[in-house]
Amino acid sequence: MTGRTTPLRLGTRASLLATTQSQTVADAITAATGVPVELVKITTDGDVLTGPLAQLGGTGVFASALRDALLRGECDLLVHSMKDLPTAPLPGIVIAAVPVRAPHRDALCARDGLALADLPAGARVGTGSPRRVAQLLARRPDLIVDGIRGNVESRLAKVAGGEFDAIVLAEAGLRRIGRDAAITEILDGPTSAAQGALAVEIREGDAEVAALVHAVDDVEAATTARVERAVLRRLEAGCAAPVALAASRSGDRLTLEAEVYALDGTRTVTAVRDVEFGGVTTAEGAAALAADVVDELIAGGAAELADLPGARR
Ligand SMILES: NCc1[nH]cc(CCC(=O)O)c1CC(=O)O
Repeated sequence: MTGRTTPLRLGTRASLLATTQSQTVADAITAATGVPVELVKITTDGDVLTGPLAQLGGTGVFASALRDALLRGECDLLVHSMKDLPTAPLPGIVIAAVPVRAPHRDALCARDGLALADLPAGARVGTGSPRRVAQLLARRPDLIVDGIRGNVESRLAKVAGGEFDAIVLAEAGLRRIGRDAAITEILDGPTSAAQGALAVEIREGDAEVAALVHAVDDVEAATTARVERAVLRRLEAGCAAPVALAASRSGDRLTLEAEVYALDGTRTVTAVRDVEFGGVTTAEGAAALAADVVDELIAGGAAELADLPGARR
C-alpha cells in the first residue's frame, strides 16, 4: 500500500478487447495497492501519422499513438496485447509488468460446431496471419485459406453469415470478450510469441508507477513471454513471419518449442529446449537461450523456408 490517492491514468484504445484488457489490469492494480486507476481513451488513428513515433511505421504502428501519449505524460501506463508489440525496446519506455498469462493457443471457430478435421475438402478458412496459414495448410492442404480483416466480432460475423466456413483466432482474445462459445476446437501447437500475455508499459525512470504496477507482475508469464520474444528478435522476425513459439514452465524447468514454416505449410523446422527456469528469468538468460535455438533453426534450414533476416546471418 502507498499513500497515493490521485488515480493512475491508464491510456487505452477504445476497442472492446483493449478496454476489457485495460480494465482487468486496472482492477488488479487497485486490488493489490489500493490506488485507483482510471481509463483514458486515446484515439489511435490520425495522431499515428503526426506523432514522434510515426517514422517507425510497420510493426506495432497501432501501439505508437498510445506510446506517444505515454511519453507526452497524458497517461501513466499502457496495457498492450504483448504479441502486438515490436520486440525492439523503445527509448523512454519499459515493460514494467506482465500479469498472469491467459491461454496461448489458437481457437478454430467453425460453422455448425465443426472441428478442423471435419471441415469438408476445399472449405474456406479466414486468417491473415502467415503463421496460421502455414499451420492450417500443414494439417489440411486442401483448405482454401483467405485473408480476413476487422475486429474479433466482425470476423465471427463472417462465419455466421456464410462468408467463411471457419476462422482462427487467439483463444485468449475470445475469452476476454466473452465469445468463447464460438470456439469449436482448440488447436495444438505453438502460436505467436507472447500470445495471451499482456504487457504493462510505463515511462522509464517512473519509480512510483513502477512500484505500483509491480504488484501485478507474474514471473512465469514475464519469463515465458520474454523467452518467446527473444527468439523472434534474434530471427529479426516480426508478427507477420511464419514462426511459432511456446514456452511453458513445469516446476524449476522451462520448455521452449520453436517452429519455422514454409508459407505453404509443406515444410517445418523445429527446435525444442528444456532448461532451468531460473537461468532464463533475466533478459541476458533469455537472449542466450534464443541465440542457441536460432542457431539450431538456421542449421535446420529455416532461412530457406522463410524470409527471415536474422536467419541469414
Ligand atoms: N493480432 C491481433 C490480436 N492481438 C491480440 C489478440 C488476442 C489476445 C492475445 O493474443 O493476447 C489478437 C486477436 C487474434 O490474434 O486473434
